[in-house]
This record gives sequence, structure tokens and C-alpha cells, in this order.
Amino acid sequence: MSHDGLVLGLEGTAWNLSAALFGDDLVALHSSPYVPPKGGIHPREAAQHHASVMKEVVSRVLTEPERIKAVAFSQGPGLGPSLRTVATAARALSIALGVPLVGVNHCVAHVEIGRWATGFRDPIVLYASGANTQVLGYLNGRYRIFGETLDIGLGNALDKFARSHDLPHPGGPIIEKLAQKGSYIELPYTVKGMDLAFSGLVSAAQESSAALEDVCFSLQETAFAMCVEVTERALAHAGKDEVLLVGGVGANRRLQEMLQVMCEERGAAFAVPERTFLGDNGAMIAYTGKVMLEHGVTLPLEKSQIRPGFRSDEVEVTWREDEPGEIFATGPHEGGTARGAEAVVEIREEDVVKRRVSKRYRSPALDKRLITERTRAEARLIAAARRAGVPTPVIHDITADTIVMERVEGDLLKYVATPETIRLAGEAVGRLHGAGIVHGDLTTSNMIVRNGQCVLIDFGLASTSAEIEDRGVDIHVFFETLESTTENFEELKQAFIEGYAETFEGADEVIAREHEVELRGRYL
Ligand SMILES: C[C@@H](O)[C@H](NC(=O)OP(=O)(O)OC[C@H]1O[C@@H](n2cnc3c(N)ncnc32)[C@H](O)[C@@H]1O)C(=O)O
Ligand SMILES: [Fe+2]
Repeated sequence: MSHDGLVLGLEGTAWNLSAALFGDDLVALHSSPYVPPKGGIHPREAAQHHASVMKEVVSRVLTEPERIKAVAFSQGPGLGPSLRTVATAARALSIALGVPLVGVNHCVAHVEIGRWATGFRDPIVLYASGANTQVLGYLNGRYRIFGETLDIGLGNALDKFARSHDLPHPGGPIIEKLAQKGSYIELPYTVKGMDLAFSGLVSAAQESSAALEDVCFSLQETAFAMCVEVTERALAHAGKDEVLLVGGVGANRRLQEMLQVMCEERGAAFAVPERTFLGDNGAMIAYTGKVMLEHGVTLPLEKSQIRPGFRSDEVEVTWREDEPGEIFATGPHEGGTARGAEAVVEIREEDVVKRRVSKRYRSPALDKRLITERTRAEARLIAAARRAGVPTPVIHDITADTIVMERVEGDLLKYVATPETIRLAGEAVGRLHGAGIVHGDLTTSNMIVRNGQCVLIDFGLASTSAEIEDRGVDIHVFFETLESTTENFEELKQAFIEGYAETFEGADEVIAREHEVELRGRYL
């Protein structure tokens, strides 16, 4: 792009109609938020709002039309009617100005403007907004989704709770205020591997009879701790050293503080862009559009239909193609002491000592509860799995936060992932599920290949369950790790399913459910 060329960006996936101009720097930005008179965002009303302010918003930034080299717009994900209104305006502008269109993925734009605003190069990203909650990291030409919400987005969860107490939309900022005067009550905490779920938490919060301030405080403490935990796991897994927070909920001070503390403890850098670039804004579309244009990515008019279910990992990130992205920290299996995401694991000559450590980012009561619950559950379930014929380490001793167990010597599955070894993993998981246990964290870092067997370790998130749903989610977590860390995912997935079906009778039903879970995760 010539030195003085500008890209016009249009954003309007949900609540904010916003336009911006980006050249070498941000040149202009103007927004007109839609504020629902009551209740949450109504898709058609939001679209009508966008249409009614389009002329005003666009003309405020369109001061030098002759310098514009492309029109970028949010192609998805988002609300259908809003997306259509914005796409129509973008097409008209591109024709009138005689410049190409650039179709931008809204989630990727949140990430890119965050990198631009903070100068971070290759971060793990917590993208927490109204409709989306994802933990992302760049690898080989794509933003991989390490973990995400299995039901609703974090912002929508907060807004939904606020609405049930007749608080105005958006509820997030109001809850943040109320939470400052609250103290901790127990609410359900749901992390499944690297994925999260918020609806159980919201229901419990809605039903709680505790003081509103206490519920707000605990809703935040619980939901944010879940997000920070998953971010930390992704950080540990991917071996990156920067954490970037983006999305509307990123404005929350408590969430920022928790991530900051987590990063300090892990020796990673943390950053959050200034508020203007956190929630939906035109600058993120103009900037990402500019970068895409510079790499020759434009969108022919006939292919410019909106994409309401557009996933962040569908985008080919051609502008970072020269970067492989880094992945795979060295695991604790090499010996010595290693700090995993939640425990210190000391590999000794004969045995392994696993001690769960306090997390300063979470409130002390929640911290203590998670440590005791998980230590106890882990020891109990490892023993039960072993009795059912699942290869697991033998347990030698257990205290409130520590388990001493047999040292399993072999190769972490993530370093030796072939169809043969993955098949062994399938066999082990089949036996586990057959015994009524779900692992809760089936990643290739939690499996060790030894003597033609795949030994399952780290039962910290395991639970007893014979629910098809829980089994499906268990396997979904595994497939997600495989997909985000291997090149021959489909082949490995098939090998896993073969092994799984061999040792577990209910395999077909669970695999079908896994597929449903996967589709469900695609933008709600
Ligand atoms: C697809 C797109 O339309 C959607 N955008 C979106 O949800 O708007 P965003 O601006 O990124 O985030 C809005 C959310 O951010 C929450 N929010 C804003 N300030 C907050 C605060 N201080 N504390 C907690 N939540 C906050 C709001 O309650 C609301 O749920 C998305 O990115 O998922
Ligand atoms: Fe957004």
C-alpha cells in the first residue's frame, strides 16, 4: 500500500456502529452505540439503529475519500441483521469509491488491534467479550483456539445475570461496581480441560439468596478465575511468554488484575489495550483490513456475503505466515522439578510428588476449595481407573495438597503423536469411560506412552460420570488439543476413535455427541 493510503473500517456486529480510518496510524474513529431501552440487545433493533446512524458515522471519518485504498468490514461472527446492514453499506462504499473490499473476522480483529495497541508479538490471548470467550494462540498460519466457552460468552453471562436483577444493559460494568463491596460465597466452577461453561454458574447466581454485592463479587471471582486458569494452561502448554487481554469484558479491572498476578507468578508479560480498542470499535476492523490489504487479501463483491458463524480459527493469517509460532514447552517428564499450570511436580528417582500450589489471583476461599477438592478427587479417581484396567500411576501417599505416586517413564504423547500411539490413547480413554470416569483434561501432555500402553496421568479435573455429554466433552477437549497442535488431525482423530470403540461399547453415541459439542461451540 502506498505510503499515504488509508483503509476505511466498518464495525457493527452487535451493539456498536463504528467507523475508522487507518493509515500508518489511526487517523479517525467515530462510534454510535446502540443502547437497548430495556432488556438485552435485540438483533433487529440493533440493525435498525446501525442503518439510521450509518450516514452520520461514516461521513464523520470520510474526510479524504480520494486517499482510501480499501473498505474493510466485519464479515462475522455476529448478529445476522446487524452484519447485513454493515455489509450492504461496505459494498456500496467500495463501489462508489472504486476500491476493493476486505472481509474481516471480528474476533481476529480484536486480537490484531490488541497486538497493535500493546506491541505484543506472539501472545496467548484471552478474548472475552459479550458473545465470545476464547483463549487463542498463533501457530502455523492460524489463530488456534486452545479453549473456549461451551455455552455462552462471559459478557453475556454477566449481562444475563444483571438483567435477572433488573439492572440495565450492559450489566458487566454495573456488576463490577457492585462487586467492590461484596465478599465470597460458593458458586459452581466449571473448567473442562481448556474449555469453560458459564450457564450453570449464572443459574446458581440467579438463584442465590445472598446479598446482591456478594453474588456479584463471587460471580466475578468464579467466572474470571475460570478464564485465568484456562489462559494459564494455554500459556504453559504453548510455551509463550506474553498474555494479551481483549474484548469488552477486558475493561474489567478485577479481570485485568487477576491476569496480571497470574502472569507475574509465571514470569510472563501481561498487557491490555486502552479501553477504546477493547470493546467493539471500527479501528480494529480498519487496522486488520489494512494489514490484510497489504498482504493482498481482498474480497470479491460476489463473495462478500456475511458469515454469522465465522470462527477465528478459519482465518488464514497470511500476514504472519513467516512466523511459525512457538509451541510446546518442555514438560515435567524430563526429570527435576516442573511447574505445571496448577501444581509443582517433582520427578524423583523412584516417584513423583505432585503438590497443588495456591494461586494468588483467586480469592483465598476459592483457592483452598479448589486445591483440596482436586487433590482428593485426583487420588480417588486414579485408583478407581487403575482398578478398571486403565494404565495409570500407582499412588503411594496423599495429603491435603499433595499426592506421591509412581514415576511413569516413557514419552509424552505430544512428542510422539502418531496414529499408533493415538490409538493407544483411544483404548485407554475407552476403558476409563467404561468405568464411569471422565478425565476432564485429556490433552497430549497428560498421556505417557510406555511399553505399548498409553498411561493416563493428571486426574486433577477428573470426575465420576456416565453421562454421554460429559464423555463427549472429554473427547472434544482431546480433539481440540490435537487439532491445535498437529498437522494430520483427521488421521489421528480416526485412530483415536478406532481405539476408543475397541474398548468401550458406547463409543458411537459418544463420538456423535462430540460432534454436536463441536458444532455447538461454533458461535452461539
Ligand atoms: C461478535 C461481537 O459482536 C461481539 N462483541 C461484543 O460482545 O462486544 P464487546 O464490546 O467486545 O463486549 C461487550 C461486553 O463487554 C462487557 N463489559 C464491558 N465493560 C465491562 C466491565 N467493566 N466489566 C465486565 N464486563 C464488561 C459488557 O457487559 C458486554 O457483555 C464479540 O466480540 O463477541
Ligand atoms: Fe466484539
